[in-house]
Amino acid sequence: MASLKLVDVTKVFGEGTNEVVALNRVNFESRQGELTLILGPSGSGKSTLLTIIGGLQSPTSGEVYVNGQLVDVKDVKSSDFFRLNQVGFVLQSHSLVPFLTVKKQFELADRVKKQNNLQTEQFNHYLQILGIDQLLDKYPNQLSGGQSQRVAIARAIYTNPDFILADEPTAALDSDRVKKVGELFKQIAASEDKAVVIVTHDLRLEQFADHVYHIEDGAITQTK
Ligand SMILES: Nc1ncnc2c1ncn2[C@@H]1O[C@H](COP(=O)(O)OP(=O)(O)OP(=O)(O)O)[C@@H](O)[C@H]1O
Repeated sequence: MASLKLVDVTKVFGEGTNEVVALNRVNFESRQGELTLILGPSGSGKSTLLTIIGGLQSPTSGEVYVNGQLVDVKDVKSSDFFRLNQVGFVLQSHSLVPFLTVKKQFELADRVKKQNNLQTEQFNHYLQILGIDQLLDKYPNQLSGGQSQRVAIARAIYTNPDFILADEPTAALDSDRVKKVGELFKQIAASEDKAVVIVTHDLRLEQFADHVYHIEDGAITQTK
């Protein structure tokens, strides 16, 4: 069963007078089939937490477990495998390739990860829910902020990962679209058996979450 667990994770940037404790003894868990929300203001440590969960950076101290196995930060090969095959990221920057159309963004994903990506019919269904099925021939600079955000969400879903990690996925969206995206993440967690983790300051997403954590000054508390 897919699960992610952080035990007493601390992340410190800089040293001496420049030292910033971005995460302070964080304990956190996310399980398959569940949508977990981490709410917090700007600078509270949300992105740092998400990138540690996803293996993009390592903690200063503490332990990260994926599917019950302790992650060895020095084991670069298995970290790479985990990121490529098991994690779908929706990053704040949307990270779309500027010279590729929307359709080609997914074809690129096919070239990087060749197996187990979504079948056309199932994926088209998600494109419709996200309202981007008419945008496949557009380039990223022809999309609004909200449209590129939804393409980034679709790309994360497309590779059919066990874990979907999203950083502020609804920042540029109006309330109707937030509802659709919130329901979609919830549905994907429950019916596709993914562990979905969203970090955000968007309280509109709270109603869709199975579990809610609050983070402030790097300290986390679970409220649901
Ligand atoms: N690479 C870094 N070097 C130094 N300080 C950093 C680094 N990354 C993050 N920080 C600091 O750690 C703290 C937490 O930052 P983080 O980006 O995780 O917060 P956040 O909640 O995601 O904020 P936002 O919502 O504005 O993106 C902040 O004080 C930030 O300045």
